[in-house]
Amino acid sequence: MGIGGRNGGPQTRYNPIPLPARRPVSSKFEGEGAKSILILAVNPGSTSTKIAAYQDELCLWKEVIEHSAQELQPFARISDQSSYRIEKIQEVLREKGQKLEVFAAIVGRGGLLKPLPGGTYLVDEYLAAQCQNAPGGEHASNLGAIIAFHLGQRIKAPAYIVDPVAVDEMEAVARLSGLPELPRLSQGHALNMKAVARKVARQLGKAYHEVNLVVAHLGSGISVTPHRRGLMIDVNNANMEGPFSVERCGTLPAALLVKLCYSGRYSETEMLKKILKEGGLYAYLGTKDAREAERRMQEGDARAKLVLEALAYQAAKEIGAMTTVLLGEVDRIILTGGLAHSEFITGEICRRVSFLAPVEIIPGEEEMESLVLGALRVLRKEEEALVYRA
Ligand SMILES: Nc1ncnc2c1ncn2[C@@H]1O[C@H](COP(=O)(O)OP(=O)(O)OP(=O)(O)O)[C@@H](O)[C@H]1O
Ligand SMILES: CCCC(=O)O
Repeated sequence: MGIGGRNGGPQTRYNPIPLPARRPVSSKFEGEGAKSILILAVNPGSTSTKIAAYQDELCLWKEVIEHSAQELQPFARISDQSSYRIEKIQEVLREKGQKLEVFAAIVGRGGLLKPLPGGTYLVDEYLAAQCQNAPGGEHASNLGAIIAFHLGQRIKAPAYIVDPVAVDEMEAVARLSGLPELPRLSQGHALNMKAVARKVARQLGKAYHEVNLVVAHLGSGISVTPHRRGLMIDVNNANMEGPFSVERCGTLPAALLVKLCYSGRYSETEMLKKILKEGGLYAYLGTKDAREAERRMQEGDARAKLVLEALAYQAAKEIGAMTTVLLGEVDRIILTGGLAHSEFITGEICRRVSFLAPVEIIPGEEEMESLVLGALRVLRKEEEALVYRA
């Protein structure tokens, strides 16, 4: 089966690209004293690939390449989409007259690797192959390393990923769930949360490792993390626990969930879809768009109001819980992600948590910039690139 081109162009079948033989990666960055660094950032999401060109911290351009369900349908696994998405990226570069060779580095969003500390990782052949095999599960972010690696190899520039979804800096005590077979797993929006944490630390005139923060990323999924002196020492797994979001269930009553799984009404795949894609706001209101839910609330829809209140209530409760992890020593609580645009939701959360610490609201996410800043820290030798080995 073929797939449509971005502009309705010729139908082409894309196959997973074989990994090339290991080649030494030479950076075009000339080291200290070099004036400016061009970086290409690649952020693959489930239905889009965001790309951006940066000159140092300055964004030169950003593009969102949308992928329709029909285009993605031929790929059995998400990691099989890499050569298709690379072709789409190249189309955009061609349209812009932007040569790949000018970039000193390619940086991609990092995905569900084995648990690993936060930081900027060099994408070598091993890491790219690991993402191809999706050891921690299929997730569009796994494509970030694969795409960055292949683009980097083409131009002999280094490829990096920064603070991937699998960042795990949890303390031992946070790992116990109550059942030894089911340890708690650290999966969340590490890239954006660490970026806003660094930003707020800077505003306070301190380094990230000098402050204690509770960061709540309120997006399609919700992650709430206590950051103790630069480490995310706990997190509600954004796919499995914590507050419900616009599409995910978060924590569910365990025994009732078991009963539903064995009711014969749903297959395993259907249950997973139900809790990850069709839960939360969507399950109650039939929309994943919080703006739509707010519009209904303003028109007098009591159910929409209750569900939005409950979402904020659960997020606030999780923030409260994470302040106990920091023994109440919290410099700032930070609300970020798409839902932090909502004055109703942030207002409801602030009402419940502002007695704990001052609250900063940083709506949306700055993932592209965060990727680039992570690569720049390494290229400027402020940080060493980490090497991933499972
Ligand atoms: N101005 C706004 N007011 C209220 N809600 C908003 C606003 N802008 C975006 N949202 C809501 O934010 C939610 C999506 O958040 P976001 O864009 O952070 O998610 P995502 O990037 O798809 O996923 P994730 O952040 O989990 O990676 C949607 O429900 C959307 O309606
Ligand atoms: C698993 C958390 C990251 C995401 O939802 O994108």
